[in-house]
Amino acid sequence: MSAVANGPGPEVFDVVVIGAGPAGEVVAGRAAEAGLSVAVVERERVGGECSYWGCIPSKTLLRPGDVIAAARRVPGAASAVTGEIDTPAAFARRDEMVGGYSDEGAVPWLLDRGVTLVRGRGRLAGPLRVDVDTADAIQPDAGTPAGTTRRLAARKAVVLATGTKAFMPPIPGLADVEPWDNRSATGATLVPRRLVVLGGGAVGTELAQGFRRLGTAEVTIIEGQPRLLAREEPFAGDEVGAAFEAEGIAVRTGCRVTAVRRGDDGAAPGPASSERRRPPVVVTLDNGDELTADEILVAVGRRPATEDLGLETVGLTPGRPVTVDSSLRAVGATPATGGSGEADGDGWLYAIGDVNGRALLTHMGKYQGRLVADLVAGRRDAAGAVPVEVAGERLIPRVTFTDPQVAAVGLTEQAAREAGLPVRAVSVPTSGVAGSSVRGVGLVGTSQLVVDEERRVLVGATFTGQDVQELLHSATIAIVGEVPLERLWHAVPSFPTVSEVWLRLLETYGL
Ligand SMILES: Cc1cc2nc3c(=O)[nH]c(=O)nc-3n(C[C@H](O)[C@H](O)[C@H](O)COP(=O)(O)OP(=O)(O)OC[C@H]3O[C@@H](n4cnc5c(N)ncnc54)[C@H](O)[C@@H]3O)c2cc1C
Ligand SMILES: NC(=O)c1ccc[n+]([C@@H]2O[C@H](COP(=O)([O-])OP(=O)(O)OC[C@H]3O[C@@H](n4cnc5c(N)ncnc54)[C@H](O)[C@@H]3O)[C@@H](O)[C@H]2O)c1
Repeated sequence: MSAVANGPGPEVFDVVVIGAGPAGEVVAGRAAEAGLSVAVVERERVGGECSYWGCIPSKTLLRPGDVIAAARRVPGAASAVTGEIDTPAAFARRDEMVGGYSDEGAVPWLLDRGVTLVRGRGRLAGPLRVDVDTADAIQPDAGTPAGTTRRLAARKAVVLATGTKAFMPPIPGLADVEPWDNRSATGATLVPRRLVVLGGGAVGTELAQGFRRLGTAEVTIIEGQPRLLAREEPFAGDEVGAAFEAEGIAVRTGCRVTAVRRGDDGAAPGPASSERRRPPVVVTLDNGDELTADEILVAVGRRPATEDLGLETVGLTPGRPVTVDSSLRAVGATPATGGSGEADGDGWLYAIGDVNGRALLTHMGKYQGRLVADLVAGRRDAAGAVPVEVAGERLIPRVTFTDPQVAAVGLTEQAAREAGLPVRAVSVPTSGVAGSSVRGVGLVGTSQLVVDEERRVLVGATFTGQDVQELLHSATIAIVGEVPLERLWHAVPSFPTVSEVWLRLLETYGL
């Protein structure tokens, strides 16, 4: 399991992974469990974006508002909800959930599996080679002299798992106002009084509602597309937009920001608690309107962390996602001829997680990590065992944790039609079953199945509503398992659960 020291040469491992976010951690741990020697290179924190500035802090900050909103829908409980959210307690819980921004709690999982953690910036240095700049680490390795370059070599594979960074669009003045990105927003210690959110995708919608419910008085979302969550079923964005408007979040769709500046609007600086009393941000829209806020959160997508990764040393282009084939192997990488041994000449470089641009979701990165670990360990045959659409849009489950939530898997109706599939969509209100009524009053949402009429299997499903996240896996199983409708009909949902929407949907379809 341990690295072979080759005199003054590189430290040799079976597998070298760059990046210890969710994808990198999983591939490293699983490859080590299969008996391979593994090094993982990380320049920040083991756990990556998800653990410290993504999934975990955002969902933790959303939780207090969700619980209160759910209680307010229950006659008898609603009257017991008095007072305000205790924001210091919510932030303290966030801090606890991110381990105080330390990876002390995450590292043992790797070490227990015999993985060697190398702190520093990893760069490819030709096929099967990775150089690590140990000076470029937020916490240096104990025992490694500062500024040392550690040279690593892989016998079998190098796996890129370097993730993404928030994209900052080139809007005049935007960079000068020091806008929030996902890191500053999920790491906030105080609540701005007024917040503009640029981008109505997953990050923008979740955090807009999160801050509104934590006490931000004025929240405005600006989205370039005609609706929020534009890649989901149209009803999903419409329902989220309506719910937002109802709770005082202004939604401006189909519009663009043309300029941003910090200036004095004459208003008192935001009390709920502006962290630094910075002058307000003034945002100019393409129709000439101006919005004033204490902070602007930019949430318009991500860019792959491949600028400074040595991609050029293996024939690939820096700054772009690493294109992979269905076995998650980098397409076009220089073959590893004459390398240190067992690597398949063309198949030594893999890219998993956000960096390959296929599905920017933790669970999909981890799934890709499991697949690659198995391929490299010889547990799986690249040609046969990896589903052709691995990480392709046909199988991706996703949940946007707004209220109402949007939980979807597979294709939207429109995407299925564009793919040439003969589909029919059926939908029912999520609140139309007893399981929903017992959860409270005034619940909203829609459940929809997209059925391939020729094969009589599902190719897509979307559920919107309160707490629909746990409904999603049933649809994922039906789609991945290609369960025929006639068989699905015999999967009887318990009473009174929200899963009874399955029964209503199949009845509506005609079964
Ligand atoms: C606000 C927010 C909320 C989100 N919520 C969810 C959610 O609820 N559910 C969900 O599934 N997804 C969510 N995501 C997406 C999720 O965070 C990402 O899909 C996931 O983190 C990607 O994992 P990864 O391992 O590919 O990359 P990352 O998590 O980005 O990790 C990459 C790691 O590589 C390291 N690294 C980069 N370059 C180098 C280098 N050259 N050398 C050494 N180390 C390097 C980085 O320091 C980092 O630790 C959210 C994202 C955001 C921004
Ligand atoms: N719950 C979750 O699973 C979750 C939560 C947050 C993020 N994520 C992941 O992180 C990824 C990144 O999230 P994101 O929200 O940053 O990106 P996104 O691609 O999901 O949404 C970005 C939005 O910004 C809009 N936009 C782009 N440029 C714009 C401009 N100049 N003006 C106005 N609007 C503009 C786009 O139309 C889009 O709707 C997502 O794709 C998702 O996979 C997942």
